[in-house]
Amino acid sequence: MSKIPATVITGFLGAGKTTIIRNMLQNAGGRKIALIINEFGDLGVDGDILTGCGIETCTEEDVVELTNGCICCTVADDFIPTMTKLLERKDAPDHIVIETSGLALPQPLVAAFNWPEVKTRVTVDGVVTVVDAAAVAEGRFADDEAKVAAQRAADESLDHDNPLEELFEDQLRAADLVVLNKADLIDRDTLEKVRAEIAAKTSRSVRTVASENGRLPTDVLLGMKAGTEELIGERKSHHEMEHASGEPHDHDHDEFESFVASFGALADREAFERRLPELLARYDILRMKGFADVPGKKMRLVVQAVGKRVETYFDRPWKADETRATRLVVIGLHDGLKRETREAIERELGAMVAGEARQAAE
Ligand SMILES: Nc1nc2c(ncn2[C@@H]2O[C@H](COP(=O)(O)OP(=O)(O)OP(=O)(O)O)[C@@H](O)[C@H]2O)c(=O)[nH]1
Repeated sequence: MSKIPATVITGFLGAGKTTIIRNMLQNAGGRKIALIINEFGDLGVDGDILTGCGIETCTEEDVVELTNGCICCTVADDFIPTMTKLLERKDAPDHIVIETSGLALPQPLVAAFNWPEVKTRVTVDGVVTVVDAAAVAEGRFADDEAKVAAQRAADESLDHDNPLEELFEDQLRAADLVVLNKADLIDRDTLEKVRAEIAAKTSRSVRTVASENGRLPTDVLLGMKAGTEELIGERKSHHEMEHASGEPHDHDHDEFESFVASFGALADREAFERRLPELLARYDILRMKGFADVPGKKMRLVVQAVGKRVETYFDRPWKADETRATRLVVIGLHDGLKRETREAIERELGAMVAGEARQAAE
């Protein structure tokens, strides 16, 4: 019996993983694709966007959501049982696609394909690491070397591990293919600089392709036949390397934090969108996403923010059994989202949703 190929799509928060998958499903060319989606934060936005997108190959049956934590930390309890169940189905898929959370380390997930329950039936076709090329160009993942050196000189005991940079590098190290997404937001020279920066971070020669809005031929993403589960031992994460050198260090996403903020109807979509970037920048929010209730509209409004870039669009009508509301997941660095800050963000967001901030400013 030939093994079912599985593609792992990884990449930092908001890089464009769901967008790429959506495009892939639209161009599946008759392949029956099963999706396993995992995300950080409690709302299940990605799965909901995909099942709401109306693509024939993307029904609720084809999408399994893993919401009990980050996939790399719940392999035994969540991922393996989900895979086993998927493999027991009568109509086995032609291909399995797994979207990891933006904070996941791909290494433990890929290694799980060596577990006996899975190894005989499935092989990792490839790990696709999606990169927000515009964010890389802005230096959002890299430490400012001069600043770090100055901080170290001032206080030798300072711990300078940059969780964003480490995670970014770990996701790149696991890649069989790197997608430089959001190429539409930067010029050609900048894209080439990003390409060189990425090449320097991946020790092996890994193919990179550029994309705009996740548009890539499906054959580029699927059918790599890499067998990555056999190779992943050579692509160690920072965490695994620290472990190997005898320094125990739990990987538990302590560095990141998320919460869900719930409100009533959105009073003024335009004003909300105009004012949101300032709040996102002021509180250093890495990612915000969710849905908003716009009075008088049958459709639900998707709200997406990566860094301070905001996008909103109507995706599907509210269902009869759904409560119309505005619910947003907010993700940031742990130190930046302490309780008082969370409360302040919630308060300010609430005022903006209700239209109060606009009135106060005008
Ligand atoms: N301009 C531009 N925007 C993009 C592109 N790809 C994705 N986006 C936007 O970036 C935002 C995040 O995209 P997603 O596909 O949800 O990103 P993701 O990696 O799945 O996000 P998480 O699951 O939260 O980590 C959305 O607003 C997308 O519309 C692109 O190539 N260009």
